[in-house]
Amino acid sequence: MNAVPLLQLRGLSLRLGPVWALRDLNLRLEAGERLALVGANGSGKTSLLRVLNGLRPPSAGSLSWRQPLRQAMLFQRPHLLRCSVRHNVALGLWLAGQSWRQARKRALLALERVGLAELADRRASALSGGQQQRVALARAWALEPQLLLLDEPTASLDPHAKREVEALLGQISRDATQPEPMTLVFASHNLGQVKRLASRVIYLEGGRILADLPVNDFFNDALLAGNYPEAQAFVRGEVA
Ligand SMILES: Nc1ncnc2c1ncn2[C@@H]1O[C@H](COP(=O)(O)OP(=O)(O)OP(=O)(O)O)[C@@H](O)[C@H]1O
Repeated sequence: MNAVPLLQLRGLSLRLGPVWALRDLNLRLEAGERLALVGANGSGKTSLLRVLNGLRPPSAGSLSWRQPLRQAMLFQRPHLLRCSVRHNVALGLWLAGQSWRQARKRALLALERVGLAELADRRASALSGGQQQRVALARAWALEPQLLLLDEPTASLDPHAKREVEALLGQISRDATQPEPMTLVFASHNLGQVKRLASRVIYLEGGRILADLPVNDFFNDALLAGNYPEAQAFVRGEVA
């Protein structure tokens, strides 16, 4: 285990209005992990992703990242600008400090990697939902993030597009051209997807971590029954 984790939460809590969305979370994440966040609606998955991204400061406790850390976030619905596909990807690179010429070149390479190079000059708004999510992935991937945060990235897609985006995520997480392994943290209600993509699973309930296990242990019914009854009830309910 590295001396310096990619990120670490110590006793972190988050209050949103009258609600404690996250309560006393302790978590250490190492480079290369593929962490799935699971739990019922309102259990705190999105809140945790927003805290990890630095979008919301914690109300109590602390959060530290390895510095410097390049990170990117993908949402359930892609937030694309009203311009061409290539422009959308290039703009992210330009904002990150690349020249416009270099950004346009790199954008095309990123679009090639997600199989959308031939649509580079189309308006992003004219693409299907699955294609738009692939553009958002290309935009994130092009930045070579060390940490990629994803909030239910395939939830709004049809089964075919779901499979395509999921396959790309698998490819991204094993991308040997990256200088170091990318770390993924993703929220998902799709337990099949969690099994296929995650190396580790955190089960949240009422803003608390009730289980934090390697993926194979999380899907071991006997182990959950003895030690994590809430997680077992959740998994059984979701797969029933
Ligand atoms: N802006 C807000 N103001 C007040 N409470 C909020 C706000 N956003 C979320 N909450 C509350 O915080 C808790 C955690 O919500 P969060 O969206 O993180 O859950 P989630 O697990 O991502 O849910 P879902 O699966 O529905 O996306 C819930 O009780 C929710 O109602």
